[in-house]
Amino acid sequence: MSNVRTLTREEAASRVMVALDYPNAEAAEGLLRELDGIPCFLKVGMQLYYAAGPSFIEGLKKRGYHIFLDLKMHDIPNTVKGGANSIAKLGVDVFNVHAAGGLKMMEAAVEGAELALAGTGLQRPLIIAVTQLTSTSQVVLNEEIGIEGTVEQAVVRYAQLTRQAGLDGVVASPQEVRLIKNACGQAFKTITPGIRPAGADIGDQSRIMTPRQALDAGTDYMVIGRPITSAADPRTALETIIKELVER
Ligand SMILES: O=C(O)c1cc(=O)[nH]c(=O)n1[C@@H]1O[C@H](COP(=O)(O)O)[C@@H](O)[C@H]1O
Repeated sequence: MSNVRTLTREEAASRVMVALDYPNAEAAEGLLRELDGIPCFLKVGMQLYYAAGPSFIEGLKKRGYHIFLDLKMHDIPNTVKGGANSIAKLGVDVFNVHAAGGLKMMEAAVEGAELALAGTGLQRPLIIAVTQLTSTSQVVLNEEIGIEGTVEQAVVRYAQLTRQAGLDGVVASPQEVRLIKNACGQAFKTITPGIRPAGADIGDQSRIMTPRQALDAGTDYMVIGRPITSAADPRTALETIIKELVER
């Protein structure tokens, strides 16, 4: 059954997380100038964070942006606890770990973030686990990574483990949103990259859907990078996506 939704322009924009995959702060600021006034979420990943650092994130927060810090932590529990502690102090709205790190590692991420905010009255960021990367195909999962079964089975298994660990949701392809919500409940968040407007270059993604299909599948947030950042006119590209989400 399709999960048909009607959104205002603002609601639609706030569900789009624009991936700032840039080599430095100056390049990212160039895009932000173009998108000025559109109330979208921003995603900062490892390329920009490793170059621009915590001060860049703090600066974006001061300017009122909602930030998903995508550093995909995957390490021993004690190290992830420390990482989560530092990230939570930056005041980001969302951050992520890899579900492949296991139950204790994910629990440690929650502990680290809660410890950072204890006594501040601040809300802890949403903590999200990556299930199977959206670049991973069925063949890659079985033959390279060595996990048996279907991609859907692997994703749902990690989603259930993520929920058990007390995290807020998962990153997955929009193709798996219905299965995740059925297994973990409607309140369990899904953040879905692998978004390609009709006719857009797929690039290195494998499990994709259009923005409208992802919304109708019930996703909470969609991460979109190159279809916006590599467009000749990024503002028009984002506005077109927002329009697609608003219109029925
Ligand atoms: O955690 C993520 O954001 C992520 C997980 C995943 O499974 N697949 C995925 O593409 N991403 C990120 O989502 C963004 C997708 O970018 P585009 O393929 O350019 O739209 C990139 O910044 C990726 O790092």
